[in-house]
Amino acid sequence: MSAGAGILETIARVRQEVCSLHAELTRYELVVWTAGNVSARVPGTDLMVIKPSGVAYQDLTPEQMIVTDLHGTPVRGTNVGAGGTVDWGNPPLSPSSDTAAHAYVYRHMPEVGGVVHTHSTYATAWAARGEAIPCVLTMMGDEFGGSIPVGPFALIGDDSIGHGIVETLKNSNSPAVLMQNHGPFTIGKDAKSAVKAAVMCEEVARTVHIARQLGDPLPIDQGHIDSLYARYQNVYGQ
Ligand SMILES: O=C(CO)[C@@H](O)[C@H](O)COP(=O)(O)O
Repeated sequence: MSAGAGILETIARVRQEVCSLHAELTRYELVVWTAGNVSARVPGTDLMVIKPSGVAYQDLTPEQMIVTDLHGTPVRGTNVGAGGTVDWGNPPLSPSSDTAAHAYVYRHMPEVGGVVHTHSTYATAWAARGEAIPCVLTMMGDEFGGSIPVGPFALIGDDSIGHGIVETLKNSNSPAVLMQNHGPFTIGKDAKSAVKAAVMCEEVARTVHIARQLGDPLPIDQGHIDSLYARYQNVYGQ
């Protein structure tokens, strides 16, 4: 198989994956209309795949997923040396409004393989108040290793959001940040993990909100949070 065929197959696979993960955002009711976005790094390259801007979720197809470089500029091919140029094509669509933000995260967090943004109701309500979600559930210790932090207010369209995500998460176990007045952004080793973090973020935002209505949620000792996180990240599951 030529180097060109390898990258074409990889990009086709990532496009398929990113497209189908968008259906998880609607399945878990984390977005309405065209809000939100999912992206994935293309393994072994300096490329990422992200959804087009403002296209209805039910109309998204793998072929519409846009390949960009890690500055968010759409690119439709690469030179593979002796194998010549390979062209995977790109649709005549603008990439997501948050492309520069996702690209910034991939540039500055090499361990990240997927980024997700939603406007899920409860998490976004915490973001609107600019309040971190305290770690008062074992599920939070497991997935987030502590509280879910708030990132700064940032305008949409350039890499300001990405800068806020990276600065907030670089000293945190949490794969989720609540960007102030905006909503959650999540990261993961791959796009599926970032979607999982978005689902879990909404779930704990809702539960802790309800707990607050009933009284004062009980904090969990940091040592216990650390134990929960270590077990879930390293031992849990098959
Ligand atoms: O909040 C924002 C912009 O940050 C997004 O969630 C938009 O609502 C969806 O934008 P596209 O990905 O469709 O451009």
